[in-house]
Amino acid sequence: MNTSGKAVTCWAAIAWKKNSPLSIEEVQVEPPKAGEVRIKMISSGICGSDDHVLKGTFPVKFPLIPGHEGAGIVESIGDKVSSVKPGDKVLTLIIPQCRECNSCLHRKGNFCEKQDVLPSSGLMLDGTSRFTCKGKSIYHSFRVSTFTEYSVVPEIAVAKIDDAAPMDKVCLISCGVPTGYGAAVQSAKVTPGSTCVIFGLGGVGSAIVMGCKASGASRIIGVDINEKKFSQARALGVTDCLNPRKLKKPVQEVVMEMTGVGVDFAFEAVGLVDTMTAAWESCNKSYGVCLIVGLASPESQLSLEAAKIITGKTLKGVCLGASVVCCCSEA
Ligand SMILES: NC(=O)c1ccc[n+]([C@@H]2O[C@H](COP(=O)([O-])OP(=O)(O)OC[C@H]3O[C@@H](n4cnc5c(N)ncnc54)[C@H](O)[C@@H]3O)[C@@H](O)[C@H]2O)c1
Ligand SMILES: [Zn+2]
Ligand SMILES: [Zn+2]
Repeated sequence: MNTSGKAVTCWAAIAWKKNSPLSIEEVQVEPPKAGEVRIKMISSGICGSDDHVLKGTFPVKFPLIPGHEGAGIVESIGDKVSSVKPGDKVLTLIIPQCRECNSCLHRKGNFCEKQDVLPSSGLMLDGTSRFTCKGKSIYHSFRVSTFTEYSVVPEIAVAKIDDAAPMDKVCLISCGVPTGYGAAVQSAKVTPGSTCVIFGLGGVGSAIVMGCKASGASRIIGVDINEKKFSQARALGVTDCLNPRKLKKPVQEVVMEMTGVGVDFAFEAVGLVDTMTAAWESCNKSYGVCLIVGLASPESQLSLEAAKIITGKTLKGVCLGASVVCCCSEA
């Protein structure tokens, strides 16, 4: 049936409020407006950021259709869309690339001004929603809701992928994998023979481990409070596993003792200020590099010992692994 130009009725998972179970509801998904595409979602990952959204530690507007790590097939396109056509396989991008804003035009920028994460309006670029349920307008998640059979997203927030891509697995390449792998390889630029520590061994942390390993790091320390993560982390390249809850002293002190001088590269992939501080304090004071990947609550403040900033180490944040992927590039 040709659904182009018409609203589609389909199933979606809706979070009516924070900290409540998702409910599967029938929703109406409007056709894409100019510069937008409607996607039939085939698979979606679950990212730690979705967890922050649903628990309310990251502020968004409710009710919303969560999810942002999606793989799907373009069902129809709005006016002026030229980079994809119906039938194309695509990934959704939490950080779009408009190719016009200050960040997109800067060779080092990837945090496009047309993103909807910080702050999050929950609406498309024209300030309206494409979802309704029971007559009520439903907010989008970062403009790329994926827990739905159909979603409307800006053209600048999709990347075309190979026709042969396995659609059940490739959704992970939408956010978690490039976020972690890119943090290690593109942003930190982990060096051969280096020592790394990764706080949080979930989806993102695992991809950081893979990036550190691929860059030739010789020692990779993994930190997590959930020891079930350790066997897979070891399989990916972690050489030492630490559970901070089982240590007699702060984990950063243990990392210092293990390495003698602190690590070359520390990564925080949890989203808590305590683990951010621990990552910073695990770094070598002279040349260590600390990458903040985890998404903390916007209300939280990171407090560091000011005098120690001058010793030479680097603190930096990284979004989507400093990747610059868009509809103009093949993901
Ligand atoms: N910067 C970006 O572009 C970007 C992109 C995606 C996700 N994120 C953020 O990265 C973080 C990780 O995402 P994820 O998908 O891997 O989540 P996840 O839930 O899969 O993994 C988080 C891990 O942290 C561990 N953890 C929790 N508290 C801990 C503590 N106190 N000390 C050590 N480990 C602890 C958990 O056991 C879990 O294994 C989240 O904050 C997410 O919002 C950022
Ligand atoms: Zn994500
Ligand atoms: Zn831009």
